[in-house]
Amino acid sequence: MAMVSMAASPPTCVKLSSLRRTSSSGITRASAGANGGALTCDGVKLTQGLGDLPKVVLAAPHGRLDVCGNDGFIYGLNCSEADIYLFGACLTSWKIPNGKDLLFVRPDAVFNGQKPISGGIPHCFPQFGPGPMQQHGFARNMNWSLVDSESVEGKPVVTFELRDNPYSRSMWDFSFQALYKVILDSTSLSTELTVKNMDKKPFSFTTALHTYFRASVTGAAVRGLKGCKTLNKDLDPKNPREGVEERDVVTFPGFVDCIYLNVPNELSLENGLGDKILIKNTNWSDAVLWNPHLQMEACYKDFVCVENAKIKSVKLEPEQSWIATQQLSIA
Ligand SMILES: O=P(O)(O)OC[C@H]1O[C@@H](O)[C@H](O)[C@@H](O)[C@@H]1O
Repeated sequence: MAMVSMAASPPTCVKLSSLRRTSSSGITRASAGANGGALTCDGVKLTQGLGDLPKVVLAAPHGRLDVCGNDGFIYGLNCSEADIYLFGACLTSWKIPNGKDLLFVRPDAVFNGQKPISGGIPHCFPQFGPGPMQQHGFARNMNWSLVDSESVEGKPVVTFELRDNPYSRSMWDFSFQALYKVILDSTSLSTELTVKNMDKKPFSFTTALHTYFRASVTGAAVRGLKGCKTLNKDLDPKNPREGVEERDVVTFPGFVDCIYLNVPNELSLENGLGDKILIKNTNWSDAVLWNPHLQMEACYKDFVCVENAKIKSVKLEPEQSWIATQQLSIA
């Protein structure tokens, strides 16, 4: 297996043709904390991110790649790039071919492998909080393993896995497997989350992809929610008010914390920075809009959260799985 340097590299696209393709069966299992190991295959490299935490970088070509360095990288901006930390399987960056990062990481985010990374696309699992366990569950707080990496029609595809351990069982005493597949294309970022019940008894969970989009909050607008039932958490998160969304265009004029039930499979977000992002999903039946306004004075103007969610419990019998996909794409 080809090894890549762990040293920091400039923003690049991986030169796909120079790297050896890795078959699913021959892949090295890499997990957070593994030292020295680096995994590479088409458009995928394992490197060290902030706080020396293991991070997977994906690159997908966009059009002609024409400046190739001897080190196997394409220098230039003509590609899309995504970063995923093994800690929390948190996608922290999605750069589109013009170099803009459409995701946002809060300035107070810590990369110490102890606290969840505040930003990008954290997982809320097995609880979308509040609830009996820690806010938004433990999946964003645990090291996931990189279990598969391949190139499908030139697109890098990686899969992360989370299994129960004593830490998760101290909060939720079930055996489970979560698989999170991430697929990067030149103009889209897709994910597929599969949760499987590996236990002998049924379990139930709620979940969300808590996506932080970079935005100018005063210009941000979400379309597609008109007519949806709402549970507005702005006054009391534990006792949300029921209602119905009447607006064609939902904006963020102040503090926003609202659940939308049974949303359509496609929403759109104008981020106020000149980008329109389509948010398509299968099986993520619900959505959450959140902006903390003055509760986070330092950064609230720079992001909005539009989260695909599953608010009503999903119940899985032993051996049963639940699968949901999300595709973010540039309109
Ligand atoms: O855990 P984080 O990233 O700070 O996000 C917290 C917020 O997450 C949102 O999804 C919830 O709707 C809010 O009620 C909550 O305050």
